[in-house]
Amino acid sequence: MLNKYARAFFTRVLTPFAALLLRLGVSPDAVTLIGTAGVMAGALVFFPMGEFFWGTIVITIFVFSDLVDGNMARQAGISSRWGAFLDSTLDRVADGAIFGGFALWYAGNGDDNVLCAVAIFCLASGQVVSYTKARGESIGLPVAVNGLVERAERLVISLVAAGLAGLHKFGVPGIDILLPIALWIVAVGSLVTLVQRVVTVRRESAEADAAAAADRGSEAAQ
Ligand SMILES: CCCCCCCC/C=C\CCCCCCCC(=O)OC[C@H](COP(=O)(O)O[C@@H]1[C@H](O)[C@H](OP(=O)(O)O)[C@@H](O)[C@H](O)[C@H]1O)OC(=O)CCCCCCC/C=C\CCCCCCCC
Ligand SMILES: Nc1ccn([C@@H]2O[C@H](COP(=O)(O)O)[C@@H](O)[C@H]2O)c(=O)n1
Ligand SMILES: [Mg+2]
Ligand SMILES: [Mg+2]
Repeated sequence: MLNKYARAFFTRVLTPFAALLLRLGVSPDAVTLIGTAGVMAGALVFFPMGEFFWGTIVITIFVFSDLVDGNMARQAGISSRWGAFLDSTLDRVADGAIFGGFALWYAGNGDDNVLCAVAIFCLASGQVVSYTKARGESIGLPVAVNGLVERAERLVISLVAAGLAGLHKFGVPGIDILLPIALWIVAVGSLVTLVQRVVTVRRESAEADAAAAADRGSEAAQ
């Protein structure tokens, strides 16, 4: 949903910045790599220490590189298969660091085995949600469904909650409950999305196999 409705807005806002980077000689691949490194640093340095506010600020600065790199590639007319592969692969790395950072906090000083497990579930289910689309498309199916909770939703829900929960350390009472709530929402939403995508791939593959069988039948009859 965010991918559909917010992308156009962020494309307009980020286009001048993407053009500036191109004029400075920065490549889209460099932005992809530096953005991922920044997200990983923010998540794996700050989150395991329970510094959710500063972690979220660092991640937010770098996560928008994922919208800038493609924008740069399109402006410069250099969109490539390699770029698409690098972008999607490093998305998985960044997501692993974010939910891994939450899991490390709850496994350590956050001291909550259930929330540690929920964070690990968010990590794993998010990766599988993305994999269903990539694998479905690789076997020639359209996978014409995005589902309830795509990557943008996973990031916005968990990062807004983490940033606000981090204000607990500045004396805002009770606000730290937002992070567990967000993790549960992302976990349930990812499960629903996974089911939506698997059902779609099941239907599309049955239709494609039936169409292929009909083609073979009509060829044999000729
Ligand atoms: C009082 C202080 C409180 C502090 C609060 C701090 C709040 C900061 C909070 C959050 C900011 C979160 C921003 C998250 C932005 C996410 C942007 C992004 O990277 O989205 C990526 C997404 C997908 O891009 P791709 O096409 O490259 O990726 C594809 C995708 O990964 C597919 O995965 P799947 O969906 O299938 O699981 C893969 O299949 C595919 O391979 C892959 O290519 O891009 C978008 O979706 C575009 C839309 C982005 C919408 C961003 C909305 C941001 C909304 C709010 C920001 C609020 C900022 C507030 C700052 C306040 C600071 C104080
Ligand atoms: N280093 C890169 C990164 C991306 N691309 C191209 O952009 C597409 C992704 O666009 P986003 O707005 O989601 O970043 C990707 O499929 C590639 O075509 C690139 O070429 N090089
Ligand atoms: Mg990108
Ligand atoms: Mg991306």
